[in-house]
Amino acid sequence: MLAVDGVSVAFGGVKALDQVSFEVEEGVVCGVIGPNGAGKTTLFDVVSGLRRPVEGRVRVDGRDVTGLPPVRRARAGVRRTFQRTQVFGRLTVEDNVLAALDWHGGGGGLAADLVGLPARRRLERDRRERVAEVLALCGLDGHREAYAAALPVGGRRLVELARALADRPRLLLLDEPTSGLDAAQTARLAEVVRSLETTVLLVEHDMGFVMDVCDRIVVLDLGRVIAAGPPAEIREDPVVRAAYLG
Ligand SMILES: Nc1ncnc2c1ncn2[C@@H]1O[C@H](COP(=O)(O)OP(=O)(O)OP(=O)(O)O)[C@@H](O)[C@H]1O
Repeated sequence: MLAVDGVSVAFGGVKALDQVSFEVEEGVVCGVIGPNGAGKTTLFDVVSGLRRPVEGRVRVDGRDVTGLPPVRRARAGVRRTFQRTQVFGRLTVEDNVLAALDWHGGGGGLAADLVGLPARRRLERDRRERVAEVLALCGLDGHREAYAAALPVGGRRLVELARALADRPRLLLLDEPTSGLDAAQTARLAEVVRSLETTVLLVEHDMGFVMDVCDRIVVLDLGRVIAAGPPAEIREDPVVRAAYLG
């Protein structure tokens, strides 16, 4: 579903990514881990389109998206969340998610609104239904009317996740999803991520969370993939242990 093929990125003399290759199959939750400076953020930026690699390709559903900017990549079904939550504090939780669906729009302006009223109503009903579905999935249905700013950080992170999920992304990128969360909020987030059917790539420092939610883990060190496999295998891998222990 996602294929990263021979991707390299250099900052001056530093090779942040050096011939990185791996694949993530449909529906799999894949974690990217590695010591500080391993290249995790850079890899994420390459997959989400914020950074062009000097060599290598990124494919989503077989389509080469390497040259596509983030907006066009979003249209190809790639969504990301950020380490610092990005929600509209002055909107309710429900409106935050509705706004995430808005850019589809109906098009055509007022005339189309008048001529196409039944279709518009149907569209509006579908959108509300999808929002309700996503809020339920993220455990937010009890907070629909709350202002996002009034939620604790864990709640805001779930709103961001709900926004990212709203129009059914093909690939969801989660950047440090547990940062700022307490143990209970982290457990709740883990439950939500495990219940997703979407393909997920996540970068995370919390090893417990990674081992808990990921089907597969890619380990980076100094810009290279040093191991890839299921959590149980990664946990026992002597090369991974050595990289972490320095
Ligand atoms: N904009 C930049 N300019 C110069 N060097 C950079 C830049 N961004 C990253 N680097 C370097 O590239 C390497 C990989 O950095 P990156 O941030 O991708 O690692 P990381 O695994 O995300 O680290 P951390 O766990 O600390 O967030 C590091 O050596 C870093 O210093």
